[in-house]
Amino acid sequence: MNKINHYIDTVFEPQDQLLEEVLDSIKENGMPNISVSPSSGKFLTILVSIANAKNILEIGALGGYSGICLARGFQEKGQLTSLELEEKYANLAKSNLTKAGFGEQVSYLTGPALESLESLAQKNKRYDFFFIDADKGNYPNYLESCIKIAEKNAVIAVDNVLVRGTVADDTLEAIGHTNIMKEFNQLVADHPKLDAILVPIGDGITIARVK
Ligand SMILES: C[S@@+](CC[C@H](N)C(=O)[O-])C[C@H]1O[C@@H](n2cnc3c(N)ncnc32)[C@H](O)[C@@H]1O
Repeated sequence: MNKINHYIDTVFEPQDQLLEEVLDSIKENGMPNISVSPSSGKFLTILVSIANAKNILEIGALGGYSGICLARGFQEKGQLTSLELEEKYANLAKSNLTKAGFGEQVSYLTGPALESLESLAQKNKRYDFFFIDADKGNYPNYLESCIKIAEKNAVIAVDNVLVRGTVADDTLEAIGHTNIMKEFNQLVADHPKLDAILVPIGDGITIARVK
């Protein structure tokens, strides 16, 4: 898994100067080093672009790394709404998205994402692309909330579904979210409203289409 990801990163070189600076800013601000991997970020850009998505909802902004990757997929014709628990993180993400040229196309809702999702549903907001990358225990709740406010054929992408390979390889010791994610993966696979597949890029990204 690591070797394959290293190979992908080496051949496709998905990292660039701007994204390097985002990672530096996260470090300088004493925030955790848990942005999506470079290849996962590039994958998100391509997914948004292929889906022709224009109205994206992200859960878990951190410093804006994945936000920039998502926005690069829609370029000047889309909007990103990002839900983030920590105000400090949302502020850094906004600053980084602005540096990347997407400052006018992104808005942040701070506080627990479940509350923000409820408020968006009450306002009848609809989205054509979702990226879930926050507290893993809430993934089933986030999934259901996203389905409620999804356009038909919307795409839902979910990060960290392989938990460093531990969900698939019993010889590896289970870590924090291994069992939670095993259950979540089964939930997605069996979900009557989703058509989904898991892609082993980065820490694993599931892509689902809302029927
Ligand atoms: C893995 S990081 C997101 C990384 C980001 N998507 C990226 O790749 O650039 C997870 C983020 O979820 C946020 N988070 C955790 N619990 C949350 C909650 N209940 N509501 C909203 N955000 C939450 C954390 O503060 C953190 O910034």
